Amino acid sequence: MSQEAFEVVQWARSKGASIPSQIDFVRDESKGICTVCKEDLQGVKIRIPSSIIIGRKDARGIFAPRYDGDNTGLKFLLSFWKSENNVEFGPYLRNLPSQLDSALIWSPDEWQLLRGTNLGNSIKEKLSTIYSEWTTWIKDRGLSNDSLDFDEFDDQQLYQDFLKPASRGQFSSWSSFSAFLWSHLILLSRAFPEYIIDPHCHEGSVILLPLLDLLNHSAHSKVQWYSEEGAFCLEQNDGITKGQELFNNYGAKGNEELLAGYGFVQEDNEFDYVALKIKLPLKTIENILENEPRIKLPTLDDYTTFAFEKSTDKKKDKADASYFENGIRFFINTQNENCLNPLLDLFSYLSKTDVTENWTDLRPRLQGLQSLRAALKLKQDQASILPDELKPSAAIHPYRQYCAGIYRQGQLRVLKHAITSLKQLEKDLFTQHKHQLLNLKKILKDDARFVDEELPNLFQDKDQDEVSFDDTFELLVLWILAKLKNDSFQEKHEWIRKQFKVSINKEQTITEEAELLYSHFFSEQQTTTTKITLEELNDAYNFVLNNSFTRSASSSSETILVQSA
Ligand SMILES: C[S@@+](CC[C@H](N)C(=O)[O-])C[C@H]1O[C@@H](n2cnc3c(N)ncnc32)[C@H](O)[C@@H]1O
Repeated sequence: MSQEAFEVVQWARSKGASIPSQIDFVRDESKGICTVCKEDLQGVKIRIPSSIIIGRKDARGIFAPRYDGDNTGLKFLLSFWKSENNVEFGPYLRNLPSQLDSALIWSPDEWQLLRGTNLGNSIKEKLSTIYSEWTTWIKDRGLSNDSLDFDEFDDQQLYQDFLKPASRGQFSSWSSFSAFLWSHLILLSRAFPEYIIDPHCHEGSVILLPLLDLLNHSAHSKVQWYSEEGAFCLEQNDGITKGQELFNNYGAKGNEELLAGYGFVQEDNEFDYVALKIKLPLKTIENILENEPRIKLPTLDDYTTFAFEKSTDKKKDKADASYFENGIRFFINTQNENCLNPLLDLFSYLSKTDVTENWTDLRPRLQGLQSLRAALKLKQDQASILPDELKPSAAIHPYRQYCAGIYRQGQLRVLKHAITSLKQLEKDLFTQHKHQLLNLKKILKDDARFVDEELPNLFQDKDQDEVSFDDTFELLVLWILAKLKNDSFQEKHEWIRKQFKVSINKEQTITEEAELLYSHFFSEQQTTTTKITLEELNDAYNFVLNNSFTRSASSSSETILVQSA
């Protein structure tokens, strides 16, 4: 048995904890302590009596919780006990890891390994939240009132003064920020939900379970947690063979959560997800909440499985737009084929041109799909920029470098999967609705008159070599103009004429873009027979804009007209 574990195991047993004697505790370079079976075992049960469970019952006086699910006092209590060498829980406290690897306390050089990823972009925000939890608590108790604003620290100072000491559990005062950060990370990586032993407690309330918290995580371990006369029990009924590790199961966690909270990753993690945060004006959110019940705006609790991350903020109701004022968070993964649907619904809604259009119509659906794909592509590009100038150095821990690499790979895998799914969905929609879609390629193939006569005629006063078209959007505008001017829509394109007629019934203000296009093509036009007015071009321009979507590929984009239902 590993020397460090020996003391805590002996102590826990002496207090009534039970764990099969065939289980050994060994030290692993990267995982820390591991529980390994010395013999084949069936029906493993570990029982932790209430006397050694650390939780609200111990957090009295200034450490007492102020509201349901408040764990802040417990964090301070933990660092207080550690600094005073608490006798009662000494063996437990001494056995806590001497080095934490959560990405929150990596060095600035190591943070570079996460550049361009969601985790890399959110670390400072996460630390800032913990910092304000700390300042609020100590100021409320008059322990200090001179703490600095978090934004005043530069990364090096933050690391040297707080993160490095916190990662090693070394601090001079129990009430310092490094002490608090250490406790926070200990709870984050080792705590269990209290509701298992007290169903009436708040679901965000947590406890520490000496001995049981020596079990590492496997997402495939089938374990049961339950309460037995106040004790916390874990049972694993799958059977474990000699030499195998006995695992707990921390829940369906992706590498982002594992790396930020626990400081490790799992290769090919099936629970990997990528978070997309969409920030919208409050008015838009209000409209969705009031008028679009089919558009689901998820809340964090819809995704969170573990008590420690459950929101304890009961002030905000999710039916209230302000709940989403800092952004709506969507999580996408490779496991749930439907995870893109709520996102696509929202992007379709945002692609609606006016009140007469419904977000479920084909055009906004296709435009929404393009915008969502572009947003995912941008994330993919950002996460693909590898920090190549970072050479292995003393400032970069090889294990952390490995973790960052696996995490990044997982993020890219999820994004690639989502982009491929959207491409497939687009392909299906194209096949299903091919008679409602018209692109320039089809027009040029079928409408020889436009190519040979009508288009050149629009520019008969110009040197033909000088006329050039920037994109398919412009050409579609010119096609509409030519067809209307010459009254020459082919039978198969009759729907365009009809749709156009409906569209010009609405009031049209001259847009800046239409004006620019007009001056580019027609301002010097002299011939009266083909003269195009700014109003005509504006109508055609707005028609194409409101009745098409633009499909973007890596180097080009294509505008496609859509027949409304
Ligand atoms: C609840 S503790 C488990 C006991 C821990 N090994 C120890 O030495 O105290 C959680 C920590 O164990 C490590 N850990 C747990 N599961 C792991 C895994 N599957 N791979 C690598 N490290 C793991 C991480 O450092 C994590 O923060």
